[in-house]
Amino acid sequence: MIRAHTVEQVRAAEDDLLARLPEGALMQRAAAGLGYAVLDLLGSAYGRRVLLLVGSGDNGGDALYAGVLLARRGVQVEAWLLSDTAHSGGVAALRAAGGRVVPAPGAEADAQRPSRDRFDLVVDGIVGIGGRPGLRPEAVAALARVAGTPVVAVDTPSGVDVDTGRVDGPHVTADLTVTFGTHKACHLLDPAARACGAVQLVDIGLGFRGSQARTSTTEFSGPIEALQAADVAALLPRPAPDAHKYTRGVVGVRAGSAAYPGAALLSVAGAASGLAGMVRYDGDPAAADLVRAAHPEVVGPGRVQAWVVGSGSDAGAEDAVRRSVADGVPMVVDADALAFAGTTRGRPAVLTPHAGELARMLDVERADVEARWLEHARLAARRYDAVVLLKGRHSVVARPDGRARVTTTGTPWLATAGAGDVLGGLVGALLAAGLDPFDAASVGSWLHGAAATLAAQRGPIVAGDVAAALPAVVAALVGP
Ligand SMILES: NC(=O)C1=CN([C@@H]2O[C@H](COP(=O)(O)OP(=O)(O)OC[C@H]3O[C@@H](n4cnc5c(N)ncnc54)[C@H](O)[C@@H]3O)[C@@H](O)[C@H]2O)[C@@H](O)CC1
Ligand SMILES: [K+]
Repeated sequence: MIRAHTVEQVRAAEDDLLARLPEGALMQRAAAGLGYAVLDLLGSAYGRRVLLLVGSGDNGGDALYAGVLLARRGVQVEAWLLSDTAHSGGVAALRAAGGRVVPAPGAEADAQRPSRDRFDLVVDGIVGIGGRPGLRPEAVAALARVAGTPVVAVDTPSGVDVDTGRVDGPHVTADLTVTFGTHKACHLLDPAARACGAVQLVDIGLGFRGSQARTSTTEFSGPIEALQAADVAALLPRPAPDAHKYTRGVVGVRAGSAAYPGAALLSVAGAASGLAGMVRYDGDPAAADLVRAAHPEVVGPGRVQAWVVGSGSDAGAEDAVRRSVADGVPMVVDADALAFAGTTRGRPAVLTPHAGELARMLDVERADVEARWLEHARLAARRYDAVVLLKGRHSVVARPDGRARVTTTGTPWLATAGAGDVLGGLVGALLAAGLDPFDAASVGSWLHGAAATLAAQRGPIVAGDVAAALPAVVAALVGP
């Protein structure tokens, strides 16, 4: 499991470690990890040109000492100091290793900078966990001079909001972010996660114990996690040796209509992933005929352990929600049914909106949701007293108490019609198999992303391909 820690928690863990280590040891560990990551990316050292953008704090110090490692291997390293102060030990060490140090912007610095700057790679050591969001004009100007050059961010892309993943002003957009000790929220949560590029974690020996492992409980806080393959494998329901179809769980689908039979087919395809013992379809008779033709194992209405309601059910959504709520079993509420999500309060439920649907549920603008992904998922979870799976590039699953998981599997090819129907069906199957709504939503979202990535290896995908790839993903996790 990846767990993001807050800046406050990182500082506390760092204090513990600093008291036991010689001065500068932690920075040397961070700089070594960073330096080797840069070398990996460059592919070769001798004659390559690397620019360090150096701010006033220890983030700049990491960049400077990584520059020392690079310079000793033959890389031509140049450091542009963006502030009047910079890590003095790092500056001296870089000079001693043969690096070129250009002072803070001003007449002297401008005279020293060539009119055309060509570098193989830029290291962003402007600010890390000590930075306020946004960039100062000198940083914006420096980045503009090297636009188009690959960027490695030190710890965090400068300018993003580290603890929330918000992005409000100018910021660095990196190809790779090398972070230290632990992930932070900005590495997982969009829109900041998009600015990170790939994220590489360097172990510097930070430990998170006891109170440090908990987040302070301000109004919108709580742990942020990202499931990994081993976590999903551990959570996946498996048939007991003496299982029969009812003990494995029955999932019912109330989706699709005569006008939208595709939604019925795709919801059922997700539900029929094999993770529950049986699938029932309880929808429009015209759609039911098509469902039976495509999925002969699907049966008609009856008792279920979980309902999937909403997608493409047209005018029937309100009635479908009402009848499912009356059953008292856990339910997935998607698409048209989200308009009636308020009536599920107090029942175990997973609401699965995309950003536009969540904006309507909260009466805010879609752009607000997309700028503050986590905050809005948490707000909806609390307001609707349900687990909310906010679908996007990095989907967020939030509980009413603020605990949240981020899905990092997936591919841009997953942005395809009907993919959400498959997800709803899949989450319903996991609910029926006995997972609680938080686990069902986060495991379902992870599997859905992984299945899309697998299917996309053979080219562009449609929603049915995602459902078809689910068994192979499950087999890779838990064996045949
Ligand atoms: N905390 C840890 O466990 C470790 C931290 N290390 C590094 O130290 C960094 C944190 O260092 P600091 O606490 O010195 O903080 P930073 O280097 O992140 O930035 C703080 C400095 O930047 C200035 N500043 C703040 N916002 C700014 C903005 N938007 N634009 C320009 N300047 C701004 C502040 O005045 C301050 O001087 C980490 O991100 C990491 O790179 C590593 O060396 C090793 C371990
Ligand atoms: K940085």
